[in-house]
Amino acid sequence: MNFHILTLFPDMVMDGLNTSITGRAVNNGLLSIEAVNIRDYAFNKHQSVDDYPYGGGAGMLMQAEPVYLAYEAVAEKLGKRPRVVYLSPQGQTFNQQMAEELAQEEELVLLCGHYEGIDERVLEEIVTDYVSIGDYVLTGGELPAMVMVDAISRLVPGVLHNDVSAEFESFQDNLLEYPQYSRPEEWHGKKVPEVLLSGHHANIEKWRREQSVLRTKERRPDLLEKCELTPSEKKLLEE
Ligand SMILES: Nc1nonc1C(=O)NCC1CCCCC1
Repeated sequence: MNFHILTLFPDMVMDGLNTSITGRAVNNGLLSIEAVNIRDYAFNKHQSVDDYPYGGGAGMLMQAEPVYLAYEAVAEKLGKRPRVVYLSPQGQTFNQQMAEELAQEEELVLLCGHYEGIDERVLEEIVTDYVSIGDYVLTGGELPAMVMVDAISRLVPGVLHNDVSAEFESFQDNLLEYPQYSRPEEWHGKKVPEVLLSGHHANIEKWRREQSVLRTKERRPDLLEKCELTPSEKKLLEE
């Protein structure tokens, strides 16, 4: 999995991703992450990348040409026109399913906008996917790009110690993850649920699944509608 992040702030992106899990995965050769500075492709006197929007309006817009040339440089290197995700509030809301789907790609370009956006004409030419990380407006696409790289990278085999990626995860079959506990057995007068100390794996799995169903009902009832619940789980919700 190779990420190519087109951005005006390469340091922000690389510093954020060169740590912890993604940093280790890059060192292990499981991933590669490169930031391409769009400003390096602004061949005008002041290397400017933005201009006033036609039709007026507040703020500035990123111009098409530097974005296009940065994209072309990556496409040239790859020898193909790669999949390009543009991070924007006007995109489809990112979720685990999209992360799973994007994790199948070998190459992924993430285009980070800034100011008030990017000239529509270059978006039309190069963007394959418009993706939002949520219904709120940020100052740029860099943080959303880092969120996506994190969520996708952890799905690449070998990035996490394997059993975790196979284990139950939030949003798998649309249920939230069950509560988890570690030592000590009692903390602030609160004891770890007995079943988790029993060593009875079938009972532990049953308890965890029930907790996931109850937690999903409580915190994300919208997800519950999409779940395949057993008759006993439906009964549990009625209690
Ligand atoms: N929300 C979001 N999800 O993905 N991106 C988001 C965002 O708020 N991005 C900022 C804007 C700022 C102007 C240029 C284009 C990106």
